[in-house]
Amino acid sequence: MTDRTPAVPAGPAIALADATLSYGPRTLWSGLTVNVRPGEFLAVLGPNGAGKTSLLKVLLGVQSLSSGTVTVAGSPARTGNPRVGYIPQQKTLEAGITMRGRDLVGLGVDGHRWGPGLAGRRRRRAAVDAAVKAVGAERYADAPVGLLSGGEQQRLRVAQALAGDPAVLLCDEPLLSLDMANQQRVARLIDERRRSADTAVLFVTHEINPILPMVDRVLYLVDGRFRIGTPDEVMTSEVLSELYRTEVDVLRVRGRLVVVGSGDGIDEARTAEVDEAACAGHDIGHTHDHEVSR
Ligand SMILES: Nc1ncnc2c1ncn2[C@@H]1O[C@H](COP(=O)(O)OP(=O)(O)OP(=O)(O)O)[C@@H](O)[C@H]1O
Repeated sequence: MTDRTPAVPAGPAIALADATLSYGPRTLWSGLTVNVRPGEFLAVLGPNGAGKTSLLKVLLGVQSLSSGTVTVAGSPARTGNPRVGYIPQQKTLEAGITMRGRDLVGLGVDGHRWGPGLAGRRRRRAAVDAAVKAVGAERYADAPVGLLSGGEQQRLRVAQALAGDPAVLLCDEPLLSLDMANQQRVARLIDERRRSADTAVLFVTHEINPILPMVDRVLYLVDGRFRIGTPDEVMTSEVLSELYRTEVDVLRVRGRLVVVGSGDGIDEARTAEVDEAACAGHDIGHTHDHEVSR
């Protein structure tokens, strides 16, 4: 017996049908139909301003679609849905904030789920402890969050999002400001969660390489156009050249994807970086190596 709400919704975890989002005369995307399965890991990629964060806002219920429909965890997108976890884009918390890390994580726990009284409070505390431990934040969980580094704060945000045992996890560049080791740790944690609890993950990122082994499908948005499919289907020179409407090469270097543009908006530095790495025979680094400058 368990008093937890099952995390797995019937049907798709996220369903967008013929969805359009416009701000005034500007349409960010239209005709977007996407079903994300429980347990699926969908990466959302695209250049600045393509509408990735806006898509998350729609799923969080803070932004309405201009047309079409959206359901999340089995019901129309709405704010405050306890079955939806959210890791926001990194913003450093102010030094004056005295709330402890553990209390920040506790905000992600649905108090009613654990029952009333002392036993309920104990179960709730155990859930917070487990979430803190999962992200390796025990050492600083009792410190005021305002005094923690950006990376430490981000790990606590991940713990907060997972503590609620969400059916759908929405992530807005959650690996920003984490070092390589912690990028891997957080990515693995999210991956384990979706495998063990069938949590659907929608992961907005500019860097696909840290999550490439985990990604089931990619939604690539560029200037109103989009493609969805497996990384092998979408991350090709042909597809990205079509999306960016300029010549783009997708290279695979030691299992990593490197995207370079040519023609207008050449990413000269990155091309040089790749050539240099190929000549020198060393790894080309990890940051922003799938992005295309336009
Ligand atoms: N409420 C709003 N009203 C009008 N325009 C908006 C609004 N919110 C966002 N925009 C515009 O819509 C575009 C898409 O913004 P969005 O934040 O979704 O992009 P993004 O793909 O997440 O970009 P980035 O990679 O830079 O985070 C931007 O040009 C932004 O200025």
